Amino acid sequence: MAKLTVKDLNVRGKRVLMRVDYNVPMEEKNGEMVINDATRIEETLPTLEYLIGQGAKIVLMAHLGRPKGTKEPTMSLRPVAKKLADLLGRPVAFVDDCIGEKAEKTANALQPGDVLVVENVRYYNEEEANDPVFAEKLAKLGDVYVNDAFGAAHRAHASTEGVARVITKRGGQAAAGLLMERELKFLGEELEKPARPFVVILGGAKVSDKIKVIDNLLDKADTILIGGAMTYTFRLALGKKVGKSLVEADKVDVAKAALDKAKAKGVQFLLPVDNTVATPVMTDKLNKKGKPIIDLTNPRTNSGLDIPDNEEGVDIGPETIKQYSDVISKAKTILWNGPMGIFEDPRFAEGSFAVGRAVAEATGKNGAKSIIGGGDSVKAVKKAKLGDKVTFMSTGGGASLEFLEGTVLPGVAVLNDK
Ligand SMILES: Nc1ncnc2c1ncn2[C@@H]1O[C@H](COP(=O)(O)OP(=O)(O)O)[C@@H](O)[C@H]1O
Ligand SMILES: O=C(OP(=O)(O)O)[C@H](O)COP(=O)(O)O
Repeated sequence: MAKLTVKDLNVRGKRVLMRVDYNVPMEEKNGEMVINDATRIEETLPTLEYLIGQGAKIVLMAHLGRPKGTKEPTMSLRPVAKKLADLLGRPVAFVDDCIGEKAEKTANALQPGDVLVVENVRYYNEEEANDPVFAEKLAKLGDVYVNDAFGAAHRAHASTEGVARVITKRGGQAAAGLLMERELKFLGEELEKPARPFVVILGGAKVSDKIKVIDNLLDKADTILIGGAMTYTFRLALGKKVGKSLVEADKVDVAKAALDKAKAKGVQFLLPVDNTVATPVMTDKLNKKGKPIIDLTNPRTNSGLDIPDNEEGVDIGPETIKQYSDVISKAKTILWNGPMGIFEDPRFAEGSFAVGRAVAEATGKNGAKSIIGGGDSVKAVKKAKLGDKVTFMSTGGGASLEFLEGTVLPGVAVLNDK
């Protein structure tokens, strides 16, 4: 059922309490927290500009990191509010608490078009516990509720779920923001009745993380292209040798079941025909957790399906790139989730970058659409500078995965139906 959106609301002069996902990557530089990637803030600007234009009084709440109920200063939203002011080109007020008298007074004093950011909701344990009393306190900041935090919509927390219940119970409305609406359109509606051929590219580390997505998409896709470390659990299931590749030996049955389902459904299910492999060598350097760092040495292309005992599969190979690019070039709907190899290492990024280029080239050809599930595939697309050549990139990692599994996200379910 379609959800109410901000455009369905009359917000003039009202306090709009809006949940956003401003959980942005930050790092400390000269004693100051600096934002490394402001995409999640930028993506909420259309909703904010719309609300400002409508004369709403906007109160933004968000989490940053996982402070677990402590007031961890490195996880303050103050620098985020500052960045938002720069991006909006107008002042943004900030209150160092998300509940209580100061926050309420500031919210009540807002004028139409004003924007206020309140402090990290996860400074309170009650947020993640979805505590009803805490939700009541948050609800004092708004007349209507808007959720534009797709990236946090898989969490049933007080600011994503509980507060919407309180506001709707007292007769206020709860609606999706414009970013949330776009996420639900591209990851939901567009994939429900996709233009065909519908090609799904799945990679990343683990079969166990993606199996529900695979299962759900086997009911919808024409072709599924597999890459990443997942490949090797499938290869094990087919009786091949995987050397030192990352595998989940206890998921071989699950992989076999997916292969069987693909056959039964007539879905073309392709595994890489070649790989980049490298030899792992233990070094005497230690990582942050005090464990020895493993160097990957002597990268080469392995053309067979068996990987020698002392080597590890780290990327898809050139033949696979050709084959996958050809399939992608004929697609009308493309969904990509998970990198094809260890793309963080430039030696093993080519598979992900080449697939990214193929997706970018296919986009727009005969109206073809490309949708990139959040997380590392978005990072790979951005790293390859292809971000503006795909149709849609999700802002949610865990949330997009759960949504693609077919799970109803609590932060969406609670919103009013149209
Ligand atoms: N062949 C491989 N061996 C080990 N790790 C891999 C391999 N291919 C991809 N990865 C790793 O998988 C990680 C991403 O996996 P995942 O979190 O499942 O993806 P996403 O965030 O897109 O859902 C990346 O850090 C990448 O280095
Ligand atoms: O960054 C987020 O998750 P993601 O990295 O899976 O996209 C969201 O803000 C949710 O954060 P959480 O996983 O701490 O609940």
